[in-house]
Amino acid sequence: MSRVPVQLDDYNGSDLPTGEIARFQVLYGKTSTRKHKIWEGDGILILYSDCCLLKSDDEKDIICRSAGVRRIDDLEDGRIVVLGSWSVEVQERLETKPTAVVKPVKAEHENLNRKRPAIELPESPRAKPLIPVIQKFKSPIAILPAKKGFKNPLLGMSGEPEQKLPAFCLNEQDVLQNQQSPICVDQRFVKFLRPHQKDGIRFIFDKLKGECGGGAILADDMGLGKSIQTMAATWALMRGAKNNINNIASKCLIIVPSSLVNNWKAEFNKWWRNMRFPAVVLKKPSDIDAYLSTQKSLPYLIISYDMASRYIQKLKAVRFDILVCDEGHKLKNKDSKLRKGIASLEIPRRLILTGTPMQNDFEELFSLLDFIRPTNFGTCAKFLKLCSESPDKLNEMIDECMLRRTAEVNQSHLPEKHEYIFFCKASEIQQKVHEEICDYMTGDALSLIFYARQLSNHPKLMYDNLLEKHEKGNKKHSSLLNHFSGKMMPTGGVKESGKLSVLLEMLKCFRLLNECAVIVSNFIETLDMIEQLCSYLQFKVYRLDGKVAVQDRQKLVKQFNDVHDAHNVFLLSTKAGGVGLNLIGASRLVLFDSDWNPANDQQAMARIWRDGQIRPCHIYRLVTTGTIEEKMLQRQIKKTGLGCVIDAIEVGDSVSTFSDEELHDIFSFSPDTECNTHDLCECKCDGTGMFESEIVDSDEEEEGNEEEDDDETSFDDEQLEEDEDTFVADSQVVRNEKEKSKKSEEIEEKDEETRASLAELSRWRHFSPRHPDTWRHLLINSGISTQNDNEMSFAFYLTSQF
Ligand SMILES: Nc1ncnc2c1ncn2[C@@H]1O[C@H](COP(=O)(O)OP(=O)(O)OP(=O)(O)O)[C@@H](O)[C@H]1O
Repeated sequence: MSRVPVQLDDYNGSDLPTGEIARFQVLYGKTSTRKHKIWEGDGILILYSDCCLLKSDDEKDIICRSAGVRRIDDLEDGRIVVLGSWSVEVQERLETKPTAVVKPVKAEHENLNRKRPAIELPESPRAKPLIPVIQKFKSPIAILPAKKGFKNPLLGMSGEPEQKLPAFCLNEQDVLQNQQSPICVDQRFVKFLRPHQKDGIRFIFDKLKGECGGGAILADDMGLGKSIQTMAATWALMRGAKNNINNIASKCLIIVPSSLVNNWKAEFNKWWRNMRFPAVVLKKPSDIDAYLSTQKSLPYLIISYDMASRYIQKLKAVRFDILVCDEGHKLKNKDSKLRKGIASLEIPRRLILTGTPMQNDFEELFSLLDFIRPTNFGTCAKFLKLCSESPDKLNEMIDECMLRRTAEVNQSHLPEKHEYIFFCKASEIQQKVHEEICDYMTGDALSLIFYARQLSNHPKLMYDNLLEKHEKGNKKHSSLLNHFSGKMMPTGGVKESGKLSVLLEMLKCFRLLNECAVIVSNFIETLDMIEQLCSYLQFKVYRLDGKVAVQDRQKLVKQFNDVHDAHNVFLLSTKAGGVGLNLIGASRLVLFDSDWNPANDQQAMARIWRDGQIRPCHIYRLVTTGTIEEKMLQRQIKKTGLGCVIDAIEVGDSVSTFSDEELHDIFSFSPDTECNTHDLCECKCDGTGMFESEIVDSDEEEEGNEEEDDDETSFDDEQLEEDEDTFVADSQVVRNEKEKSKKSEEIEEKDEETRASLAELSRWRHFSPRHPDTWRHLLINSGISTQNDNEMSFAFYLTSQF
């Protein structure tokens, strides 16, 4: 923004005021009647005994001179003062500067010149004025009352009471101190920063401060405040002198998914409050040219990945010093055009922000590491070799440039989180058709998987889809339509889907509890179906899926968050709405179906349990018992332990690479189980809700039995050996026996593997309706205290409380 010209109309150079009494950091702008003022810049308001001056931030320009202020205590933070044709808003009081000729001031003002923190501005507007009335001026200064709630726009944001600024403080800086050299971080952040955020800022700063550049990945869990850490660290880097580093950076390019452009804008607004906005947000191609012609103006440029990759050549014309890529896992494919394009920007300091640094394999991780430090990691082949041969070395290298903290570090600042996995009984149609699909199994596994998932949500979804394909001439799976006839013809009723029946009860209960809910699904048709259900229940539906224009998304989210009304429900598509959204207006979230990629589910589930949330959060994952959905859940647990942890990744795990055996497993249907996942982990709790450590006695009993079993086995082995000696002649029999025993060993090994890979579930409590007392207790705790709970067969429960 261009600097406002000096206005000296009524100012006589020979008449420079002296005897500075107080000075304030302010925002200034032309006086107007607009409700939401647009400030033009930062300034300094200096009070003298007989007048006041409004100067530019660097004090080089005098913007206006006006009458003095009647009472200095009127100039509290947030106050708006009208100085003729200019208005200012007081930000904070600064230390006064001695002037060459200091007029004597009356004894009662003397304390104004003392060093901080001598003065606490009186709280009460009726307190005795510190400054006598200053007269003699033609245009009296009008002091407007502070806008309601304006003084402290950040109050409540951190969930902490506002910390009062010291009466005198340096406007710009505060210091983050640890054993190493301190880092000066702008005060607008410092007072709000959580301990993990201070560490994060130190990490980014240290990794990027090198003269020749540097790279880092901030891989914190969702909601830990990656944006505030980025803003604070990059701002500190750009204020080099104050941090004892050479002027290494003055321009920072922030590339974000288009759905998050407005989020970033809102974050800058939030932390810069009404100060001069430090970023340019490019939303359309013509903005790029406008930016290029005024590129000296502001330090930050925010642009979507889409625009960045389209206009990469233009961006190359700007000399950026820092590159930030939000949701940087978008760059995981090293050969993608997007990654290649952005990597070709010659920006020496690179920061990737992502909650999910590795979603599938080490090649993806390499792509990110190689992006931030192009010369450090050698070739991909070398890196993959390192991964398999020297995991310790690999960890060392990763630790050096990547920082990852889980949501637990912020737990003390957030309300409780309760997570549930509810296993919902398949309806009769769901059961029948699922069995048929398992028998049907053709080479086209992908579309069958799709149908099986739809069936788990509601049989009508599958039927409609098949029918539509059939009518359009695609008759590949038309024979499946035969299974839908007579009693098995879905009508779309709620009872035809176990999960939908459970959801119906949930929604009713949430409304009674006066809490808003978010419902998430992977499928548009499923969201349509849920939308119908919600409308039937007379909910007002907010819906964010791929069809909602990017520029409208933030507005939608804001509307939902601002109006807390339990008659509102937010429907979210996992893919379109997963990242970056803040849906803290809701405290209940239902994940109606799971994604193959646990990272997507985690992203979606993190929307409500995040900074700013004030209510305890309940997150429910619905799974249709015994179906493909349980298999998907099991794969997720094996892959990441239900959290996106980097060290438990399986290489090459994607839908398209399933082996025949895996496919067979995925399509196997367990109609008689109350929870196939619980069966597999062989937990001894029996669904009572007790941890294994709490059922020691029965455990020991079991162990006793196991010993007996072991004895039997060893007897069998001995017997076998004996047989072998005795009947050498019948070698074929012996060989068969050996093979059999080898096979059973292999199966045991495999079972052991499965058990181990599901170990994560031992952190959760397991409940079965076979134990009515604990079951009712669980349901009441989860907020679903309905009589009609026989749609569920099992539940897992995890809380952040203990
Ligand atoms: N210390 C803090 N005090 C108050 N609010 C905070 C603080 N840290 C972060 N927030 C707020 O919490 C919200 C979540 O932060 P942010 O979006 O940066 O998280 P994130 O780690 O990027 O999550 P995601 O990966 O989901 O986008 C933001 O609105 C942010 O302003």
